[in-house]
Amino acid sequence: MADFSATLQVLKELVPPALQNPRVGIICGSGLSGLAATLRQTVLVPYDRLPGFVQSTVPGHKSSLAFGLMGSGGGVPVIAMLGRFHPYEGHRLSSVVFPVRVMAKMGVNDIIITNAAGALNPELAVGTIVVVHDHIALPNLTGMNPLLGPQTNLSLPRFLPLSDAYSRLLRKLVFRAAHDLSIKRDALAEGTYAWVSGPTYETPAEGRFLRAAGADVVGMSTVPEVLAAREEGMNVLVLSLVTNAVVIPMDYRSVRDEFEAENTGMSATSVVDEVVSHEEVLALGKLKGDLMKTIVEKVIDLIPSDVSMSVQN
Ligand SMILES: O=P(O)(O)O[C@H]1O[C@H](CO)[C@@H](O)[C@H]1O
Ligand SMILES: Nc1nc2[nH]cnc2c(=O)[nH]1
Repeated sequence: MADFSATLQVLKELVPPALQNPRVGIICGSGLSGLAATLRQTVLVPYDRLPGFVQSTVPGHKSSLAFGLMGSGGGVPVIAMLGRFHPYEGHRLSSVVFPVRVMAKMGVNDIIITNAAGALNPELAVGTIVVVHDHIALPNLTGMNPLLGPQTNLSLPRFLPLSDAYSRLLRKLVFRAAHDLSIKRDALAEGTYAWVSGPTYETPAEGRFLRAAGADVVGMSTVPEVLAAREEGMNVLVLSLVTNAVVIPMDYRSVRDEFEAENTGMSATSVVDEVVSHEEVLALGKLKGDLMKTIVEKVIDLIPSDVSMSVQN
């Protein structure tokens, strides 16, 4: 693992001084890197120029950081990851969260993390943006926690509380933004994100299990970034775009019944379950990317700069 000073030194050389102190960090989820299209005075830094950064290998993720100004007026300096790292790509958890720690060292106080996710809650229509207020992370509970290991920074807490991980103030700003933009009410919802390691999508039984545990959406990212950001003292906002419904048939259609009906000459209809694909996930990102972009931009406008300078919740 490269030390941060080498990475920060490269960024100092490549990023103009006016953009070197980003106030807000953004992480773009699958198919959502268009979020950075509204940046002005954009400077792109490819990950392969940055010690400690690995590569995004997943379609719909680019391997660059974008620096620029976002929002109205003079704009707010932001840093955006146009592609993220997932443990299922073979990246170590410490690599997955390395960019978040770099953001913290550059002075980012507020981080907006976006992702594509499957709906477990049947009330969440595809296309809804879920403002995440809590998470369930089976990998964290069973030993796959990015904060495991010796403390790297003794000024950070060893035992991090997570009861307030998702900033109440930032969450409320999303609804203020939607109101100001006259976005229709059911375009947004609130919910709990379940983090699974992937890269497999859920079986129906796993979907039922996560739903029964209280999760509304499920995905393969985000929580490691949230933990690192909280450890670094940032305010965290997570927005999940529902790209598909997780298939949770309430009961298994019996193939025995189906066979017996066919065998006795009675008609039987065999139903083919829908199968989720990453192409579907990306297509939804394309369809709803503009809505996500508009909301993020407005939220950044609404973050009071004095609040952004300090930890709040
Ligand atoms: O969480 P993001 O990176 O948005 O992507 C989501 O979409 C991919 C699966 O289609 C997985 O990587 C899942 O985590
Ligand atoms: N685990 C998981 N991740 C996703 N990312 C987008 N959709 C899904 C899904 O259905 N399940």
